[in-house]
Amino acid sequence: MADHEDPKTGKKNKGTSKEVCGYPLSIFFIVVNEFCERFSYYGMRAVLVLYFKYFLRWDDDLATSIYHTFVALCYLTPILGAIVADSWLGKFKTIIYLSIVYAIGQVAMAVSAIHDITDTDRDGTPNNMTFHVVLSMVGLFLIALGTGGIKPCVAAFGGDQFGDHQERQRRTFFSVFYLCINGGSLLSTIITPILRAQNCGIYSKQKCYSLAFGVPAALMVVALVVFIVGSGMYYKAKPEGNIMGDVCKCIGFAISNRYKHRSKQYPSREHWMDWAEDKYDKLLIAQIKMVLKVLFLYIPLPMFWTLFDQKGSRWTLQATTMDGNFGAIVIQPDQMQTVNPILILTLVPIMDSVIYPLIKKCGLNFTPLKRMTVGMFLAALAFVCAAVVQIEIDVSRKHLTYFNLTQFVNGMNKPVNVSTSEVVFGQIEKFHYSNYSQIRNGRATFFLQSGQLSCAFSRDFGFGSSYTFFIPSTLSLGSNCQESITGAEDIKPNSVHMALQVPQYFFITAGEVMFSVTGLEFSYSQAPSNMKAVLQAGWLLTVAIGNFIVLIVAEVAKLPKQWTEYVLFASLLLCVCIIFSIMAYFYTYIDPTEIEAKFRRNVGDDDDDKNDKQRKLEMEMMKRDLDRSDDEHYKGKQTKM
Ligand SMILES: C[C@H](N)C(=O)N1CCC[C@H]1C(=O)O
Repeated sequence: MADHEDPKTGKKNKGTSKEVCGYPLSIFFIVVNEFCERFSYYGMRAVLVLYFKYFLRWDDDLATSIYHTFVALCYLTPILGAIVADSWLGKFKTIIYLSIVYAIGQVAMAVSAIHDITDTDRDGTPNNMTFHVVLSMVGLFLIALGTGGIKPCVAAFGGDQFGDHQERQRRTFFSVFYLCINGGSLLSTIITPILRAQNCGIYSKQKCYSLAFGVPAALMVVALVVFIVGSGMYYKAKPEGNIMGDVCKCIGFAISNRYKHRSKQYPSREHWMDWAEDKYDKLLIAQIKMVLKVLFLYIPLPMFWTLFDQKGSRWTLQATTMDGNFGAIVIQPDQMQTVNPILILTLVPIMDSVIYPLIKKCGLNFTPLKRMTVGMFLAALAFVCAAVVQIEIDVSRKHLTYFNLTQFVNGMNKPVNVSTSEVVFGQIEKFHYSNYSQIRNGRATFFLQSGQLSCAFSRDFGFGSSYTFFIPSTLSLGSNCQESITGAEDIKPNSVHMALQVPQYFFITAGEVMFSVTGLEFSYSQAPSNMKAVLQAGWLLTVAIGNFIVLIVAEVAKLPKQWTEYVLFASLLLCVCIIFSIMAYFYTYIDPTEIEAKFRRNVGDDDDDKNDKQRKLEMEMMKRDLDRSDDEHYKGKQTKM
C-alpha cells in the first residue's frame, strides 16, 4: 500500500486505498488474528494453575509462583519483540516468525499433558513426572517468547495501518482491538475448562488437560494463517535500523557529556538530554525525550497489574473453596474468570458510547490519565470486596477444594467391584474399605457388582464435600441399592456461593476498561513514529513487573490469613494511585508527528541560507513546544493530566 508523506508536516497518509466504512481493510485480518491468538493464550492460561496443582501435583504456593513467573515472562518478552521489529525485521516478519515459535510452544504443552506417555504401570498417574515438568516448562518458555514478542508488534502494526486523516478510526480501532482480545479470552475461558473436565486417555481416563492445551494450539495456527492471508493488504513500515542501540548510545553520551561538563563554568542546559546535542541529531533527542517522559509516568503502573493478574491465581483458588452450583449450570472455579471478558464486552461499548460522552457533556475533561487513575482506584476496591468474600469463606470453610471425595466400606462377606461412568474404585475385599476417589460435583451413579449381584444407586454431591458409603452385609441378589446403601457426610460441601465473586470482578473489570484500554491508545499516541512498538512494549513491561510484585509481596509478607493479603494489596494500590495522580497532573500531552515534522522541516531549512539568529529562535520554540505541546483531541488547548 502506498505511503504518501506530506512534505510540509511529515505526516503519512497510509490508508488511502481499500477502505471499508473509513477503515483500512487490512485491519480485519489483524483483529481476527488477535482474537485467535488471545483465545490461544487465555485458554491455555485458564487451566494452567489447575494443571500445576492436579496434574503436576504442585502445592498452591508453587503453582501460584510459577503461574505469575510465566505471566511476567509473557510481558517481559515484548521488549525483545519490539527491538527486533523496530530495528531489524519490521513488525510484519517479527509477527510471523514469533507466531511459529508460539504455536510450537502450545503443542509442547499439549503433549506434556498426555499422562499415558509415561504411565508405564497404567494406573492413571504419570510415572516420570520430570518428563512432564520439563516439557511443559519448555512449552511455557516458547509461548512466553511468542506471545510476548508479537504483542507490541500487533497493536502497533494495527495502529500503523491508519493514515493521519483517520485519527478517530484509529482510536476506535484500539477499543475494537480490546474487544477482540476479550472475545477470544471469553470463549476460551469457557471452553478450555470444559475440555479439561472431560476424561481422556489411552490406558486410563484422566482429566483431559492435553485437549485443553491442544485446542489453543490449533487456534494459534489459525491466527498465523489469517495473518498471512492478509499480507498483501498491509502497510508495512520499514524498520529504521538499530533504533534501540542509537537510543542507548545517545542517552549514554548525554550522561557522560553532562558529567564531563559538571563544573560551574559551563552553562546548564534545559534538559539533561540536551547534552547529547554535541553529537546526536536533534530529532533523535526530541524523540528520546518523548519516550522518557511517558516511561517515567509508567513507573507506578505495575501495581495495577499486580492486583489484576491475581484473578487467574488467588481468585481462582478462592473459587475452589466456593459453591459453583448456579441451578441450571454448574460453574467450574476456573470458569469464573470468564466474568472478566464478559464484563469487558459489555463495559467497553457502554463507556465509549454513553459514559465518556456523558462526562464530556457535563463539561468535565476526563483525560486519559484521569481515566487511568480512576481505573486504579476501582481495582483497589475490587480487592476490598475479595477480602470480604474471603472472610465469609473462612468463617464457613470446612474443606479446601472443590473436588468431592468418596470412599466405600464393604461390610459383605465377599469382594465387591464399585465404579461410576468416570471413576473405577476397583475391587474392595470383604470387610475392607477403598481409597478416597474424586467425584464430579452434581449427581453421580455408582455401579456395584459382586458375583451374581449387580445394582446401582445415585447421590448428589455438593462442592467440596466428602462421603463414606457403607455396603451392608445384608446386600444380596435383588436388593435395592438406592435404599440399602447408607452414606455418612465426612466433610460438608462449600457453602459460600461463587456469585459472591461477581462484585470483585465487576470493579476490577471497570478499572481495567479505564486503565488498560486507555493506556494502550495513550502509549501509541504519545510515541514517536519510530518507537511505537517500543513504547507498547514499555506499557506491557508494567504488566510483567506487576506479576513479579505478586511474587515478592506474597513471599515477603507471608500473611497467615488470605484476606489480610487482599487488604494489603488494596492499600498498596491506593497509595500508588495517589502518587500516579500527582505525576499525571504534571504531564502535558504531545503530538509526536507534529514535533517530528518541525524538526524535519528545520533540517530542510538548513539547506537554505538562514541566518544563525533566526535558527536559534526556531529551535527555542521547538523545545518549548516539546515540553508544553498539547493534544488537540483531548482538549483543544494545553491539557494537564
Ligand atoms: C483479558 C483482559 N481483560 C485483557 O484484555 N488484558 C489483560 C492484560 C492486557 C490485556 C491483554 O492484552 O490481554
